[in-house]
Amino acid sequence: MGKPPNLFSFPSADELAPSLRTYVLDAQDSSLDRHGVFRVGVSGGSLPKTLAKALLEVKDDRQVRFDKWEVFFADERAVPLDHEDSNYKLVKEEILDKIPSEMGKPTVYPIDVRYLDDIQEMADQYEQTLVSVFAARDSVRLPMFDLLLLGCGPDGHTCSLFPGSPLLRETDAWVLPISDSPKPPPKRITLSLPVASHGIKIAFVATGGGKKDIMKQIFDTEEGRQLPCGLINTFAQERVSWFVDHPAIEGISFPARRGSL
Ligand SMILES: O=C1O[C@H](COP(=O)(O)O)[C@@H](O)[C@H](O)[C@H]1O
Repeated sequence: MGKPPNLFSFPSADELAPSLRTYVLDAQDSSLDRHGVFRVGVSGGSLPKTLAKALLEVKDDRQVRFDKWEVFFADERAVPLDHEDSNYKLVKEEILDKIPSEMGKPTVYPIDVRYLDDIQEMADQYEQTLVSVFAARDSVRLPMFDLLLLGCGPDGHTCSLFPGSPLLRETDAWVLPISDSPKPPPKRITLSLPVASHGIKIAFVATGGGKKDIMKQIFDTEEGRQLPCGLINTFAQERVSWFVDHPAIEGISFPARRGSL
């Protein structure tokens, strides 16, 4: 039996940002030492705003080596890249467009919008992108991101893996299409559960009182451990770190470390 996930709690999202920065930059530096590049999978939703604070607003003497970052999408909606629902647009506006030129620009891998009407093909193409970057599909069972930055929806979904979805049973594909997402828009692609659980480091960021009920379920109940976020906790154990604010964990029994890594 491995160690449980880490749960770090802070009074507010602003106070969480410096520790999230330390965690991301520790992951960055060890990846650069290991293979000279930092491969990150990012989510949409509320995460990019908090991540922007951590990377672009917090001041310390550490360097964000954006020129060495390769950015992939943990999930994406099948919409044009300038559409209001696009996770790419969100990440671009919150982070990419705000990176000062002297920090260098990451290499970003958005979806191929030629396949908006064929999400199976879109998922296959995105998987091919991962194959070309991470290694041939037959020489590596699963791509291993240096860091996965994930959100947790109020129903316990993460990426576009929703509670009770048959996609949760996937054992082979790296990227999956979804045509009936319970949260709009319905058509999306997502990393599969095996890939989303396979990061060297996996961070969830969950803030605000709206997450309180689901956090209690995920950490304090057996039923919650079967939700997508709970499954990643179970599979990846101590490789998972949650960064939460106090309103998000009000009433939770699972021990949270307050205010520090
Ligand atoms: O639909 C999505 O939702 C999740 C959770 O979003 P949040 O706003 O509750 O943090 C997000 O992680 C995912 O990327 C997105 O497509």
